[in-house]
Amino acid sequence: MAQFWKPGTERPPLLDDDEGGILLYSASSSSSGYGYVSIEKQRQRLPVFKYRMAILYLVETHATTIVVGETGSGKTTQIPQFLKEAGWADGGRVIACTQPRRLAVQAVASRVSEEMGVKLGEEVGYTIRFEDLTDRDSTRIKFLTDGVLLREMMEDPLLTKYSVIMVDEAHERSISTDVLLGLLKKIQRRRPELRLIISSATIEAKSMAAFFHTSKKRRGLEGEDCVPKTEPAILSVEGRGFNVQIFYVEEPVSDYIQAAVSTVMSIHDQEPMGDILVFLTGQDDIDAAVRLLTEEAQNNRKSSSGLVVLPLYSGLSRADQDLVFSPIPRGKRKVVISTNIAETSLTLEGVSYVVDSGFSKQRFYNPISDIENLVVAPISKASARQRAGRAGRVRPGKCYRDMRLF
Ligand SMILES: Nc1ncnc2c1ncn2[C@@H]1O[C@H](COP(=O)(O)OP(=O)(O)OP(=O)(O)O)[C@@H](O)[C@H]1O
Repeated sequence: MAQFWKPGTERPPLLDDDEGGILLYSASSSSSGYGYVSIEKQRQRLPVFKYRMAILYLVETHATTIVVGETGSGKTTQIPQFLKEAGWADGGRVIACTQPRRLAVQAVASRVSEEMGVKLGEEVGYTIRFEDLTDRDSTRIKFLTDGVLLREMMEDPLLTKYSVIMVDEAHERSISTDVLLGLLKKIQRRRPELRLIISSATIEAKSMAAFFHTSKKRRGLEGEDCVPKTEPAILSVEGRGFNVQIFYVEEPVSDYIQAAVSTVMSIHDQEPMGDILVFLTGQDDIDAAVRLLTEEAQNNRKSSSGLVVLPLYSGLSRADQDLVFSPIPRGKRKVVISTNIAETSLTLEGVSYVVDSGFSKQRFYNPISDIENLVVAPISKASARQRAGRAGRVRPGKCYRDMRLF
């Protein structure tokens, strides 16, 4: 039961209600542990916060640190801030954090600038293809795609302005990420003071560590100031405690677009308010699903409560992509139908439900024809975990997988 705060008395904690409004609750009614809290408190609640000193120690003493942080642990948004607070950006140096996708770069940079209370483009900035929101003199934490960092190497092969480079979501193993990792390993030989952080929720930490462990002697002696250990350190961080219940279909589905649309409609009919994020494979699928959903919503009994259906893929304009982050009228339910660009590093605050088709478009190289194709193929378990994680970022959620248990 909601309470009302009487001015002059101690302000009770705030809690989001199911419909997206804010209710005032007594402390004892807040069992879930989520709700409105200051950004500083939110930061402290992230699992990675208690590893702050360990991370800083490992980065200080090891050339490469591998952080296996489960989804929602806070690695992307917090580690660059820890490094900045510890002085890794002093003296005009810059901390870089790469992401495989442009949308993630923009979203994470914007969140970190908000957490630090600074204007995006000044102390915290980002660079993606065709867009550079950094300031040469003041940017200390820079988010960028791995492709952009590779391009920077053409001008500055040793990436001299960076003190720490964090390669995030390294499990995705895109060609850019792989080439970047290989070149960073070479740069480390020439710049022993450079620190690398390789992070991911699902990386094979041991094989990554073996790759970066070099027995060749670096300039200077290990253990001396500025000459870190060459053996990579590995740190595991548990995920955020918001529970995501997973549901599977009993029989295989023959049409994953239709199945996703039906799942969205039954969530809309039966589940409490909360936005829905649907993963399909590409623009064609997404446009078809938007059409089907709009038609279904018009014929549905509960259409009065309304669905706001929004597509999300990399070919959309920036303004259309930004719509997925915008609030919608109270009482409506947002349905974002996305490719895997929403799979990692993205927080869509209202999302409580994820519908996973189990497919994505993947690049396959055919060595016989020497042609690279985009093929619709089943996703990996790592991707499925990342997708489900989008439902539990700020509150408990549910993930409906339109596939059999694997
Ligand atoms: N834009 C945002 N709005 C609200 N909360 C956010 C936002 N961005 C991040 N958070 C909060 O911070 C948490 C940690 O986000 P972060 O991206 O650092 O995690 P992560 O460990 O890198 O996860 P992932 O591997 O899934 O990207 C999220 O679970 C969410 O609770």
